[in-house]
Amino acid sequence: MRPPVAMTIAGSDPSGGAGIQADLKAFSAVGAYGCACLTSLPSQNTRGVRDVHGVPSEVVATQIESVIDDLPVDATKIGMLGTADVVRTVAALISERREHFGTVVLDPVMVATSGDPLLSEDADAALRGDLLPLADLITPNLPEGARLLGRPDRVAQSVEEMRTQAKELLALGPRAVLLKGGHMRTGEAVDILATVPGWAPGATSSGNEPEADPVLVELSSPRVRTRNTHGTGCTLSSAIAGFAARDSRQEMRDSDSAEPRVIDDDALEAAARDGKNFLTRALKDGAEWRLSRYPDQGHGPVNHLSQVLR
Ligand SMILES: Nc1ncnc2c1ncn2[C@@H]1O[C@H](COP(=O)(O)OP(=O)(O)O)[C@@H](O)[C@H]1O
Ligand SMILES: Cc1ncc(COP(=O)(O)OP(=O)(O)O)c(N)n1
Repeated sequence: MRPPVAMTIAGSDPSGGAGIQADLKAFSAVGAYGCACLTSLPSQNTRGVRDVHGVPSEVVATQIESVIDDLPVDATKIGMLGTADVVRTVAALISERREHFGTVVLDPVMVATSGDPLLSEDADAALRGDLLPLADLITPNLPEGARLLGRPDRVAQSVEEMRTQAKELLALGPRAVLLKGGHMRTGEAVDILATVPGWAPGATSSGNEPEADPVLVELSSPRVRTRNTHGTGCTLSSAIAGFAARDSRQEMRDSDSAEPRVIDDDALEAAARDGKNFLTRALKDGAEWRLSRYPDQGHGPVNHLSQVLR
């Protein structure tokens, strides 16, 4: 008997709204056992980032190895990596030991809501070339999507442009893309999920066109009117990883399999929908919070723990 296991590889937010703190809360809320490997120590709060102190890539690697040598990981969420060195280290470990990471959800964290940089610019090539093709799902926001496509000034301005960019991002090699539209000013918060039917890990290599036509699905929710949006991307990607871990664990029980397996396309779409619903509810349930001493200056967190599933 064991619970679903989800691992995060991400940076810290000592104020508790984003980073590994948000990830562990979201994992717990959706019913997965959470473990965390730290990549970076930003000193930040709801108003911004004061300083960033990176964790050496060898230490990131030994943390990950300590977890995967011991625990069966059903799903992995990757968030802030900070430097090119850490990006390459994580990519190399996943390549060597792919079966120990389960379903991989990559949130390509680059810039905080406050505008502070969380990834050095020289890391873009490693992120795009080494890590993206290893992910089951990538979850860029609109500026991150444009930067990954090498056109940082061409941020999508409409749902139609998001659909085009989601397909272009899929051609960079991940199995699926969830392009998040939180930064758009539409009444609904629309995200685009792009998948390739029948895609299997290793079926395409980075930069190649997928062999089948992508399927695009709109995941839409009413926009919650609140300043408390700090950590929405972290919370969404970790909730998706948590739901993926639950599905993988259920699949193991049903098939009597001894090791976690990457979830199939239908389950991945279901995890993305469940993650989006979870986040929308966490936003609604924290919308009135005035947690900071200066609630009108920064962006407060969502209420990660308002829904605890058993
Ligand atoms: N005010 C809001 N109401 C409802 N959903 C939102 C709101 N703001 C963002 N979202 C959703 O939160 C998730 C994260 O979105 P986004 O803000 O684009 O990413 P990030 O936090 O990485 O910048 C997406 O699913 C997006 O649609
Ligand atoms: C350590 C750390 N990781 C990621 C972020 C960015 O969080 P995200 O959920 O993408 O969104 P915002 O907080 O920028 O809305 C962070 N601040 N710190």
